Amino acid sequence: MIRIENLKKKFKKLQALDDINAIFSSGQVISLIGPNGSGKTTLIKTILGMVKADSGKVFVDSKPINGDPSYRSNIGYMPQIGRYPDNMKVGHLFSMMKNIRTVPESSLDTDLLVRFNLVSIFDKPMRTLSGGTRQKVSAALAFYFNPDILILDEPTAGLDPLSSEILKEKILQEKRKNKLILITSHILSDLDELTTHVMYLQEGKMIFLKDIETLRRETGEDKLVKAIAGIMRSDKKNALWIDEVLAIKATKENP
Ligand SMILES: Nc1ncnc2c1ncn2[C@@H]1O[C@H](COP(=O)(O)OP(=O)(O)OP(=O)(O)O)[C@@H](O)[C@H]1O
Repeated sequence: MIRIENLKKKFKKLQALDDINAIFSSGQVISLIGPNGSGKTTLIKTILGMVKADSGKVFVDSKPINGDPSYRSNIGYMPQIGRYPDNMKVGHLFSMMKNIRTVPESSLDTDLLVRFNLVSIFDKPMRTLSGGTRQKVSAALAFYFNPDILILDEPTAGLDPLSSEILKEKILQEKRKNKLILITSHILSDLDELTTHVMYLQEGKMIFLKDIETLRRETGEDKLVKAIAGIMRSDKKNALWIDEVLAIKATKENP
């Protein structure tokens, strides 16, 4: 569904993506992980056509993305920070998106609109929403058009525990429908039950792309966070990051 070939992107002197090659297929949930600034969002934005690569190619459904932008209509994107017109009301945002896309009502997925009870805030302007509620709007929009590909950048960040569970259940449901899902998250425990493959980036380089069974077999660890820790500890920079992740996990489990 998505093929990436020799993708490179520099921001001035900084190599944000350094010769990335990967193939993602339907039914896979790819967890994009790596330290801050390792290139995860840049990779996502390049796939979405929001960042132009310096060289290399991205194909979505076998078509190069530098041609017809209509490929985007089959991708649901939840950005790390959703930006919306301040004065636009929540209800208007959804109706406007629906009108732009001109899709039949019956094809819309309103599951998250209902489960997050967003209909009750349809009259509120976007600028008045809390960070977490804004996240819920972004999530509901990403799933709204029932796309075959979902790209979710830190989807559970800022969500309360119940909402986070609702969203994870929704992602699992879509996984069962054989969709392709790309997720970035620093909360590795959130990714445990979702992930089929892990793509690990560091300083713009893809360190590995492995399926979860291989990771578990190679490390003898069941939990994603420990499996990643097992692989990355050998490298000092990675060890530092993984220690931070483990410390956050321990604090969450024993507050
Ligand atoms: N528009 C931009 N202009 C200049 N530098 C940029 C731009 N976008 C990203 N970068 C830089 O590229 C590198 C990769 O950034 P990116 O946002 O892809 O990292 P990330 O892995 O998603 O990080 P995080 O985990 O913090 O979200 C960083 O050093 C960042 O500062």
